[in-house]
Amino acid sequence: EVPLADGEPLEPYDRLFDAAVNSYHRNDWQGVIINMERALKNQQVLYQVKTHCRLQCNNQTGFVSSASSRDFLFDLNFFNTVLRKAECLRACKSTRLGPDSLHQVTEETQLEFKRRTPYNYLQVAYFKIKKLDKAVAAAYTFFVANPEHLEMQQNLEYYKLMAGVKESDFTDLEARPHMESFRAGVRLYTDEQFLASIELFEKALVQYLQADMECRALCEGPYLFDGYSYMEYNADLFQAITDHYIQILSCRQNCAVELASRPGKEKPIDNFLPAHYDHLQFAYYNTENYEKAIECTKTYLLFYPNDEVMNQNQQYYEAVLGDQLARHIDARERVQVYINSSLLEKELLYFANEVFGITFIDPDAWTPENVMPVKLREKQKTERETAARISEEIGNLMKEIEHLVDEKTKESVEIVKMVREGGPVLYDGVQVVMNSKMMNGTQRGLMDGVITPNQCLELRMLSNLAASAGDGYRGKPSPHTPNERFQGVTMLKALKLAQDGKVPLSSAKLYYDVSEKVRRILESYYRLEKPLHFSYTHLVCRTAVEGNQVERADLSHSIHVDNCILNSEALECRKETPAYTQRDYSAILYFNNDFEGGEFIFTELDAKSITARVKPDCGRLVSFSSGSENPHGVEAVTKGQRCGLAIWFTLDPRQTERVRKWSLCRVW
Ligand SMILES: O=C(O)CCC(=O)C(=O)O
Ligand SMILES: [Fe+3]
Repeated sequence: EVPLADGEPLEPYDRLFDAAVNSYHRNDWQGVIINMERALKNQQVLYQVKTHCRLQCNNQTGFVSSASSRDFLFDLNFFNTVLRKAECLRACKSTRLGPDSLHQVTEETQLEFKRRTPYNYLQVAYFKIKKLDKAVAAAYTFFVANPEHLEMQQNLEYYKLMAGVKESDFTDLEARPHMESFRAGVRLYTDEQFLASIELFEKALVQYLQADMECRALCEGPYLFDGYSYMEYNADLFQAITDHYIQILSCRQNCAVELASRPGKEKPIDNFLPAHYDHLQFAYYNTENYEKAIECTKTYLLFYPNDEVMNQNQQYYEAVLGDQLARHIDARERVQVYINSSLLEKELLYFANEVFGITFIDPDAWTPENVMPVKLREKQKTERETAARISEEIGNLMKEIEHLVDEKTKESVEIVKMVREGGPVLYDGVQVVMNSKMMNGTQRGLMDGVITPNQCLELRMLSNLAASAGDGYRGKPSPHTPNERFQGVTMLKALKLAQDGKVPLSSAKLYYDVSEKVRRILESYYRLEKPLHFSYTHLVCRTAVEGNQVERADLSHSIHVDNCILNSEALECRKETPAYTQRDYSAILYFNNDFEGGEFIFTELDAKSITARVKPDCGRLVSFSSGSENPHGVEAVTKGQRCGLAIWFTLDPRQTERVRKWSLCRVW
């Protein structure tokens, strides 16, 4: 029978004992008897309750040490292994390290190493003894983790100019192999050197998994008493094991963050491990290795089973390879094992969170929803909503402030811009035809040879195919003039149409790649210090309707400014909604010249005085800053079809075109 299953709380027997002794000194014999007998009883009840409860927990959890079931001696077996591991660990410590206390390093020292401070000293020392190559490597290694360190930046600039210093001296001596391989892989991948990138990504994966194992092994350190004082800590065996083990699990989970982090960068790379397979599937596809491509999509889908794009990619690759062959291809087993064990850890951590209130923040985005307990899920949802609201409010505030600052700095920026334009165009075959001065303005550029005639044809075809799939033959009526029809294809639409098989995947990819090329050219030509981000990308054809074009007085696209609302009467331009105020640079790349009219014109703020003209032609790129310094428009297209690619860029990464964020490497 269970003693004291419910009912009043048990009175501690030490108090009863004291009361009995007090009674004794007062010669209160009744009091002695009552209290002392209750003390004896309660002491026994306490013993019974404790043992009963513990035995019950043993039975309930199969953690039994009685010889009655199949789980015979489970705990002894378990602790047998634990003890052996402890012995082994002790042995591996003592061989080289000596006593444990010898290596207890303070947090400050650890931090100095994390900040790579030793290299700061080395840099100076090597410089003094004129070992330049080593000085440069030390300086560089330090700078990678301390990018805001101006002095080191200057040192590096200075080293660059010095005779005898080689490019290869600028190496990061603390670079982590998996990260180096991954980054080198991405670099090649971006340059479309897929075969070479595959080798690096595969190498990165091996290195990643090795680093992950090492990181996890290092988690098994001493228990960290943070939050409460160890003087008051009096957990029993199982609570103590739990507390310590949960700490270790949480450290192991953090390895995903640890491995995705880069020195000197605040945020780890998003989705780091899955991204390897994402890049790989596309690289394999590009090298026509469909088996491997499928293997990698399947592996990626282990993380995100419902990812639409990846599922479509897989179906596509399977169709190309043929079902017979595709059927036998599995996801990578090592990754399945990784995911399974990580999920088990997460479940334990969430359990500990619910029951013991030990905080756990899941570092992975791929965890399936049902792993998190419902209550916690709801709590986090409301917290996220609150956070989103707050950040929106802050965002609005920041925008207002930025706007004020913008206005103030505009003029000085303008002057800087003037001086800066004219950087290299990066690609063979691209020539600068006119600069700002030749086009009587600021921040204007005209280039030829940006794409080839074949690419012009393919993109024009894409535009027409997409239009007939959506807006009907030759597009919708133009929003700018009744005399033309207008068809526009956004990046997103092109990708969707490609996925639905309505336009060739290769054309959509060309669209994507060409836009990226333009982005890089602009970034370099205008010598921008901050990267350009896509704000909006639009393939546009304007087609003259048949007949009545002779006496046209209207424009194909009236004079406007891309990031503010032009009031040509008042000679002012208001940078406020509904203008696309985030736009900083505009570019239009033309595909053809077999039409009449349709010249691009720059004007003054009055929208009348033309300052420069551009006649569209295949591969010709006109670009300019999107502000009031560059009012522009398009003259009437009186015959035929005029096609091009219009791209607007922003310097504000938060305003990046949505499709770019997810299509970067897993669309095709
Ligand atoms: O098509 C062109 O040449 C210019 C178009 C333009 O300025 C715009 O869409 O904002
Ligand atoms: Fe425009």
